[in-house]
Amino acid sequence: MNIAGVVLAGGRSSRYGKPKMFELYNGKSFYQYSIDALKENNLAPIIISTNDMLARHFDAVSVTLSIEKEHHQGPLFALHHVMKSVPEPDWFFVLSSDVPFVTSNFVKQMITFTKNGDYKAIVPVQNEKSHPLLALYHRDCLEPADHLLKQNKRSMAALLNSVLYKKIAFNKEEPSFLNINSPSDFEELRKG
Ligand SMILES: Nc1nc2c(ncn2[C@@H]2O[C@H](COP(=O)(O)OP(=O)(O)OP(=O)(O)O)[C@@H](O)[C@H]2O)c(=O)[nH]1
Repeated sequence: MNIAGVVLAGGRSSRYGKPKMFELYNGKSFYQYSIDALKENNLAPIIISTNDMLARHFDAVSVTLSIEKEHHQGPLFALHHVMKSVPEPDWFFVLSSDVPFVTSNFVKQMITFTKNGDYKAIVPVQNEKSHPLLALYHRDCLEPADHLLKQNKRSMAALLNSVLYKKIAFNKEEPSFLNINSPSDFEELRKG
């Protein structure tokens, strides 16, 4: 089974004030943490999903860029764009570049659930909160995603409402879900 890694890195970063995917933590950019967690599990290709304003700022060695010309259409649009432009993989492991501490072990655990042929998406849950931007999507999601976008429905939740998906519970110690949306989120992290 072929599983691609997709790093979502084409958002507006309006709460952050500048493109947050390029922020450095311990000398490494947020998006590079996502790439590394995917690469450590031998996922291929690794795709950075972004737009034509941001694309040239990525270190794109041994990754594929999926470049949106229409900006800021949201993660469902981005996933649809990736699935259409990269036809080979069966599954797409999506990681949001503003959740940089996803562990390689988290990715590994999630992948094991792709072996059950019935599910079209695999979504982690922590403290009853689902994380659809740290999740696996089967290629069969392309058609429902297409349908939703044509109706101008743009949320990942809408996609999950239209496919059979599995929720995977993680305990509250799992560090993978720390989301950096604002400078104060990052400041808190740096203070420890
Ligand atoms: N490729 C792509 N990625 C996106 C798009 N919108 C959001 N993302 C990514 O999806 C993840 C979650 O994005 P959000 O934090 O909800 O939105 P954002 O636009 O980045 O930030 P805000 O403007 O503060 O809401 C981030 O990694 C974004 O880079 C998009 O239109 N295209």
